[in-house]
Parts: sequence; C-alpha cells; structure tokens
Amino acid sequence: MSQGQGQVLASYGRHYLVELDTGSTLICYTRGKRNDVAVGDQVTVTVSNASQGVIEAIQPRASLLYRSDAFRTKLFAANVSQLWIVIATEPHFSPELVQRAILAAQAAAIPCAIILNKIDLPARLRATREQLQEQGIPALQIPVYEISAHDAKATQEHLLPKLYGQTTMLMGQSGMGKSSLLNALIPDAQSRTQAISTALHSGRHTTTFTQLYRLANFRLIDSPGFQAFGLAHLDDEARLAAFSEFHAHIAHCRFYNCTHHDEPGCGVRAAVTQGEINAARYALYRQLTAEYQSAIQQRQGW
Ligand SMILES: Nc1nc2c(ncn2[C@@H]2O[C@H](COP(=O)(O)OP(=O)(O)OP(=O)(O)O)[C@@H](O)[C@H]2O)c(=O)[nH]1
Ligand SMILES: [Zn+2]
Repeated sequence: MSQGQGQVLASYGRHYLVELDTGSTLICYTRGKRNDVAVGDQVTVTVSNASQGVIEAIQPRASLLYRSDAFRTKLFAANVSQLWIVIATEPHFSPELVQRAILAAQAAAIPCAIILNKIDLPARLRATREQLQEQGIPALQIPVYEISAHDAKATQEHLLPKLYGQTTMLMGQSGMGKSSLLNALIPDAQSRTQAISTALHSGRHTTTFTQLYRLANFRLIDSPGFQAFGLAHLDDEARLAAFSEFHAHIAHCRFYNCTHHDEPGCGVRAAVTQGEINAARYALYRQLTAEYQSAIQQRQGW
C-alpha cells in the first residue's frame, strides 16, 4: 500500500471521490466515524488498490464554506476562492437566501459575485436590478455579472476570464439556470457528472451531490440547490464582522458594548434610519442574532 496526495472531487454519503496528483481517481472512505471531509479538500490518501483508498488526513484549508443550524453543520466546500451566486430574471429568487450566502462567504473571507442569468427575458430585468439595489448588494461592492446562459459563447467570453486561476463555487436556487451556466462554461460537464455519479454508485443522474470540476485553467464547484441556509455558527463577533458595512457606524454608538439592537444612541440604527445602511440587511442582522440565541437554547434543551 502506498500513500498519495489528492483533492476531493465529490462526496456522496461517506464515499469520497479523490483525484490523486498522479491523475488517477479513487473511491475513498474515512476511518471511524470521521465525516468532516469536504469537496475541495486536499487530502493524504492510503491507496488500498487500483480503485479504492482511505483518507488519512486533510491539509490545512484556505477557506471553508458551510451552513449550520442548532445541531448540524453542513459543509459546502473547502478551498473555495470565490463564490458565485446565481439568480435569474425569472422565476423569482429569494433575496434572503442570497443575503445569507453572501454572509456565509464574508464570514469565511471569500469574495463573492452575483450572476444574473436569463437577461434575454427582458420583462423582469429592470425589476430584478432594482431588487438587487433594494437589497443593498451593489453598495457592498459585490459585482453583478449579467448573462444569458443560453448564449454559451457570450457567457464564456464574459465569465471565463474571471474563473482563471480561481476555485469558484456556484450556488443557486433551483430554476435559476445553474446547470445551463455550468454547461456553457464546461461543455462536457454532463458526461463528467455522469462518470462521477456512476463511480460513486449514487444511482442517480441528477446533480444531487457537490462536485468539483478540475480544468486546465480553473476549478469550478457545483452544489445542489438548497431551501434553507442556517448561519447558527455566526456568534456575535463573527456576525458583526460579516456585516462589514456596519463597521464605520459603530464608532458612533453611545455604549462601547452596544449590540445594535435596542440600545439608545446606536450609530448603526441611526445609519439605518438615515438610509446609509440597507434596511433589509439590518433586519437580517436582527434575525440572525435571534436565530443564534435560539440555537444556543435548543442545544441546552430549553
Ligand atoms: N430564457 C432563458 N432560459 C434559461 C436560461 N438559462 C436557463 N434557462 C432555463 O431555465 C430553466 C432552468 O434551467 P436549469 O439550467 O435547469 O436550472 P437549474 O438552476 O440548474 O435548476 P435545477 O435543475 O432545477 O436545479 C430551464 O428551462 C432552462 O432552459 C437563459 O439564459 N435564458
Ligand atoms: Zn450600536
């Protein structure tokens, strides 16, 4: 048995598909109950035979993107260098899910961008742009790239240069056109997915697992759609750090330990009133504080 280094390309249950630096791929398992391996992880593997191995160690991660509720943490991916959140002119997207994804990225120090798809359907283009404004997203210095994934050539010209040298994670609700975008950027994506699906014995042909595509100039991680995006891991400090637009206003809070909820003389609330901080973002800040406190109580069995 020999050891090798590789990267986790996909996970399904407790099976991991690892591509070794030599180019071969192995189905790997972990020892014991270990389940903290994420797609994108660089790992040390003991090669059991030509097709199987055991993950022995995870190399230090440059970043880790995850969500959590009171009891569970769900790893999205490791070593992501940018997050692309895919939305569309139609159907409607959830602004709250988008905001939560942005916060998860900010908490993990990962830059993000919005991909606004289906601009060939112009009926709702203006309304969608306005919605992003209302959510304060351009003011956060988050770029919005407008595309039509059905126009593969234009999409490639616009987006490929932004992928080079990066490990990009695509996230988006069902129906936004994430699969179409993936196919525009990686023309053989479907056959790659099929191969991985077969290797993992998942028995399914749809994208139900997170998957990393390694290309010559970039890496792309596709994740399944999701309904909920808990951020129970954001404690008071991490939550405040993620709402970076609050920082300049905190100096104006009367109390040094202001939580920016109901204290008098709060600089953050004053900025919300004056329209300098986006009201939707501030409402989410309050909601996440409540969710964090509720998660603590749930864990204590209250
Ligand atoms: N008009 C238009 N339709 C698009 C575009 N991109 C995707 N669609 C359509 O939107 C629908 C959803 O696209 P998918 O690529 O399957 O979207 P998805 O986000 O992967 O959705 P799920 O497969 O449900 O997770 C399909 O009917 C696509 O043909 C686009 O640029 N323009
Ligand atoms: Zn305050």
